[in-house]
Amino acid sequence: MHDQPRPRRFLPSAPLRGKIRVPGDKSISHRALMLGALAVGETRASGLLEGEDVLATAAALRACGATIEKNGDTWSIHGVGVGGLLQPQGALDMGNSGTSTRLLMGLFASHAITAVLTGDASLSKRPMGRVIEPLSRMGATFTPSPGGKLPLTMEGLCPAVPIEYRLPVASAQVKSALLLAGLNTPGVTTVIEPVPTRDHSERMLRGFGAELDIEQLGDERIIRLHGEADLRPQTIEVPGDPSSAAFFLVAASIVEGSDLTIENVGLNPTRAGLVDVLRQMGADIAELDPRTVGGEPVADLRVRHARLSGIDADPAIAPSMIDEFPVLFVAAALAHGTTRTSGLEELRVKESDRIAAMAAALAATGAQVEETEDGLIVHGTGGTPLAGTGENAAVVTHLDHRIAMSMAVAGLASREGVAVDDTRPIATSFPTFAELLAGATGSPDAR
Ligand SMILES: O=C(O)C1=C[C@@H](OP(=O)(O)O)[C@@H](O)[C@H](O)C1
Ligand SMILES: C=C(OP(=O)(O)O)C(=O)O
Repeated sequence: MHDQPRPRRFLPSAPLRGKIRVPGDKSISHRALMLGALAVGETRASGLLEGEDVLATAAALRACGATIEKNGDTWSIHGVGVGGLLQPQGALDMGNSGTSTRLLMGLFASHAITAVLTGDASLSKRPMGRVIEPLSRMGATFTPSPGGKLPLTMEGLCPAVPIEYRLPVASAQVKSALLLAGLNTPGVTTVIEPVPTRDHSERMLRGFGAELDIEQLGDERIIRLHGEADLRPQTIEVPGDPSSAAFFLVAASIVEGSDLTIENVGLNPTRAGLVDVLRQMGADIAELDPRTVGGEPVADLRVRHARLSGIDADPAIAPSMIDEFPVLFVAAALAHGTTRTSGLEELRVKESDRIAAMAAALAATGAQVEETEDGLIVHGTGGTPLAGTGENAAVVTHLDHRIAMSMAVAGLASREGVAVDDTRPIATSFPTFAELLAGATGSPDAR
């Protein structure tokens, strides 16, 4: 990341029109690199997200002996085999990425290596106890900073001890960390998931040939991974990231006259909650050409401006749109009536406290919001543009890409525009955001 913050004002915009393609799914990209690094032979991945978070994962895996390079549009990963990760020299910089940190902690936990993990100011505030605790039960040892935070040093154990673990928080990162640790552990590692979270790890582990049983008991899922697996290299096509498409779904829904098609969007049911919630609010989103890409359901999404109405969002849908709430709050701020959300405690431990950050940012643009312990109540304008922010009143993004992009979208539907204090973090997940926004709105790319 550049040293100095990069402020930008996002101005009211012309309708969003035409066709765009968002970059590859961040969650799937991290996993493709990690499983590729553990297979023997060459894994090839196309459509991989080249955001800073995914590049941090690639750099860490290289430091552990994997060969990862880009040839044309395809990434090539030569893995070291399960159990073959080498001792990295020097600290591994995880940047802004919670997924890199927690999943790699899982991988390292069952290898006989010592790793030092560091991160930026945002990542260094995030809780790692949720993975330290179960991975310690498997035999790894950790010396974290106070409060279970980065920077930390960890020592893996080989052979590790298989465990059965019921997730105390709905977290795909914790689930995945344990499954990845289980790969090089003798016996069966069992993760019990009381509510479903994104299942990319399970899908991809099976694709690479790991033996994984999944038992569904009502909402609860019991996942059993058979350890000391041999992974077979794969050819992976990474679908477009629904969490990135989200900004354009909301932007086109709230800017009058918009008619935008977002091609190749991943619609795995464990990720597609925002589309359902926007439709409940009255959004006009059509799924065109549904198909399967890389073992994941995908479609082109055509979204047209629509009259949105506030809803009481069902908290059960939270895990399937956990990263999309900041931009949902923007849609709610422009809707008719009130939107109530709850059950969102996890938003407080993301790159920022996303409940507090969005409450403050939206209030600064003239929106009517009430913060609760576990959600936000948003009283919409009924479609009237938000006032926006004054010249010297940039909203504070706290090194959080999703706050920056959500408030950029708010700017499009404002009278004065919205000033964002720092757009640098956008490159962690969506490096082409400004370019695609400029193209869709027919305005110059003002990066
Ligand atoms: O597993 C993953 O790839 C992710 C899981 C989610 O985090 P949690 O597991 O902490 O909910 C999500 O917020 C993050 O952007 C990516
Ligand atoms: C929470 C996010 O990512 P991570 O946890 O990987 O930093 C996100 O991308 O919104």
